[in-house]
Amino acid sequence: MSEPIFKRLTLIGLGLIGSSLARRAMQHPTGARRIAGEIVACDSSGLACDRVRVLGIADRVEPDATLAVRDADCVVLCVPVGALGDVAARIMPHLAPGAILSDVGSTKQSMLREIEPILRADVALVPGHPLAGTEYSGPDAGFSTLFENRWCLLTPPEGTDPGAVARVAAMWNECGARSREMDAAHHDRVLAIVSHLPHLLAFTICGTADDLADETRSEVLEFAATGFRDFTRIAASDPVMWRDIFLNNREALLEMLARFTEDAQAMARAIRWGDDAFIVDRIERGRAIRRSLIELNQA
Ligand SMILES: NC(=O)C1=CN([C@@H]2O[C@H](COP(=O)(O)OP(=O)(O)OC[C@H]3O[C@@H](n4cnc5c(N)ncnc54)[C@H](O)[C@@H]3O)[C@@H](O)[C@H]2O)C=CC1
Ligand SMILES: O=C(O)C(=O)Cc1ccc(O)cc1
Repeated sequence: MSEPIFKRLTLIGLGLIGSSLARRAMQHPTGARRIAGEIVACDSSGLACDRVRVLGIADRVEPDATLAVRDADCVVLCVPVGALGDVAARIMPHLAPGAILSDVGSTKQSMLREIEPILRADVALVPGHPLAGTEYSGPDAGFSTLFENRWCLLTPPEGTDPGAVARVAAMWNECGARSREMDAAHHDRVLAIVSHLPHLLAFTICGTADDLADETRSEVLEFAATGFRDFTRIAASDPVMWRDIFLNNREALLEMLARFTEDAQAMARAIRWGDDAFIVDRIERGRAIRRSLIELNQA
C-alpha cells in the first residue's frame, strides 16, 4: 500500500467543509490512497470541538491552533474568509518547515492579500476552493461524499512549489473532486457570477417578500411553494460566512450586480413594451444553461 499523501493533516474550522474533509480523510477505502496518516482537528468553538470528538471524525482534537499545527505537513484552513488572516498570522510561526498551508475559502484574492505578506519562505501556500456545499453549517452538517464529482479550484501564487500543489490536488482527487489551477482574480470574477450574485439575489428576494407580507398582511409566505421556495434554500445559508464573502469579493460582486441590474432593466422594458421575442429569447437561454448543467452532471 502506498504512503499517505500527508503524514499529519491539520484542519482548522470543523464546520460543513472542514468536517466533510475530515470524514472523508478518516475513511480508508480499499484500493484508494490514504489522505493522511493522522488527522488533527482544531476549532475556536468548544462546542464544535466537543461534537468532533463525539462524532469521531478526527484522530485528535486540539483547540489551541498553535499546538494543532505542530509537525503537520499540511494545514487546511476551513474558517470563514474574514477569519483567515488572523488564524494564519497566529499559526505561521508554529508551522513545520516545508509545511503546506491551504484553505477552502470562497474568495481567493483576499486570501492571497492577507497571507502572502506574512508567508514564511519555507512554507508553500496552496489556496483551494471546493465548489461544493449546502445551506447547512457546523460539524454535524458535513458528509464524506460532499466533494464527489465536484470541482476544486486551486489558486497558488506564481513560484509555488509544483510538488506542493500536486499533493493538495491529490487530496481533493481522493475526495472524488476534479482540480484545476486558476488565477485568483479570474476565480473571484467567475465565482461572483455563479455563486456570490445568486446568493445576494436570494437574500434580497426573501427580504422583499417578507416586507411585502408585513405591509399587506397577505399570504406571500403561506403560498411560497413555487419558484420562491428554491430561493429560500439558498437564503438559509450562514450569515457570517456570506457577510465575509460579500465583503471580500466586493469589486467583482458589485460589477456582476451592475451587469445583472442592467439586464433586469432590459427585461422590464421588454415586458412593458410587449417585446415577446426578447422575453422568449431570455427564457430559452436560461433553459439551455440548465440543460447543459444536467449534461455536465453539475445540476
Ligand atoms: N458552506 C459552503 O457551502 C461552502 C463554504 N466554503 C468556504 O469554506 C469555509 C468554511 O465554511 P463552512 O464549513 O460552510 O462554515 P461553518 O460555519 O460550517 O464552519 C466554520 C467553522 O470555523 C470555525 N471558526 C470560525 N472562526 C475560527 C477561528 N478563528 N479559529 C478556528 N475556528 C474558527 C467555526 O467555529 C466553525 O466551526 C468558508 O471560508 C467558506 O467560504 C467553500 C465551499 C462551500
Ligand atoms: O448550497 C449552495 O447552493 C452553494 O452554492 C454551496 C456553496 C457555497 C459557497 C461556495 O463557495 C461554494 C458552494
